[in-house]
Amino acid sequence: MKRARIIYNPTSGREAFKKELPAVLERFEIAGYETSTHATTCEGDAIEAAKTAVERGYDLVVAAGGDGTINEVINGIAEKDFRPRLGIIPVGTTNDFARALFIPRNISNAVDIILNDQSMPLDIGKVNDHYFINIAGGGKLTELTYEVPSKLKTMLGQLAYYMKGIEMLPSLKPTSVRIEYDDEVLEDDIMLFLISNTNSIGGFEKLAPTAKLDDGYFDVIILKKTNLAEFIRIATLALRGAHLDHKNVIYTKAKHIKVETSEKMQLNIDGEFGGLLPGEFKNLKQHVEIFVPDEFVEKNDEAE
Ligand SMILES: Nc1ncnc2c1ncn2[C@@H]1O[C@H](COP(=O)(O)OP(=O)(O)OP(=O)(O)O)[C@@H](O)[C@H]1O
Repeated sequence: MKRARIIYNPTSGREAFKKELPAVLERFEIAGYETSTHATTCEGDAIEAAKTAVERGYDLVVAAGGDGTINEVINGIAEKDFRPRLGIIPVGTTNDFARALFIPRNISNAVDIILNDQSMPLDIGKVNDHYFINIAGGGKLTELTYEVPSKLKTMLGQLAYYMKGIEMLPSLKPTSVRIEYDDEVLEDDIMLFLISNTNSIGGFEKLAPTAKLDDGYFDVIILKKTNLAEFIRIATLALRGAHLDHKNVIYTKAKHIKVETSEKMQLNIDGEFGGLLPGEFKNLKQHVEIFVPDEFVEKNDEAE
């Protein structure tokens, strides 16, 4: 019999998953899975729970929560030689990764996708000792992701970032960096850099429009030194994906990137503080097998 481990964050979103858990378990049982659950208790717990699930030989691990929970579960399984297939039930406040995979927020529909049994090996990123699913980056403005409270994000979406961004504008300063990306080197003053695995970032769906989840490449966006007026202009262009041709924006694809800075610069990993730079970023091509709906497969084929 196939065995599934469901790792869920009971505090995620509006605690909706707990109520539906019996119905979810029943559906897995009917589909022929022997199922067990783990409710996460604190930060980092989903990493340990996922590691244990791999050691116990589960065929399938399901992560139910927001991006934070999915990030932790992937950090738990990514190091292992045998990696179980991963199902995602997006019940968090931010579900950028699930959105990029076209996994619906409705719990029952997300379960349908897992039980439909269509999975694809997808890329994940590694920076220093951490794995990431959506994006890593540096520069003062990337701190927005943890400065904006989740409640505000839920209510206002993109607007919440703008409001907080305006507040932070006076403190935006360029940093001198050395960025090696594949065979190129950039030594310059920059405002921020983003290394993206998916194209769905904090509600900015067109930030990295050509990001593809199984090509082994990151989309790299570097914003060179700008004045405040230019900065606001580029942020406005980014709303409709028109920022990429701007003279101060470098947009490229790379598999392997090294970033060194002369001053202190924070590293942001999937919207959380990830220590200080330097950082070495590697794209782990098709490293985790994830259940996806037809819509994702179709859109991904079109993007070839
Ligand atoms: N029982 C718990 N109590 C408090 N925090 C927890 C618990 N379980 C997990 N966490 C932490 O909560 C973080 C956020 O969880 P998750 O992404 O699932 O939900 P979310 O609702 O999208 O949260 P947010 O958008 O506020 O980050 C996780 O990265 C994890 O570290």
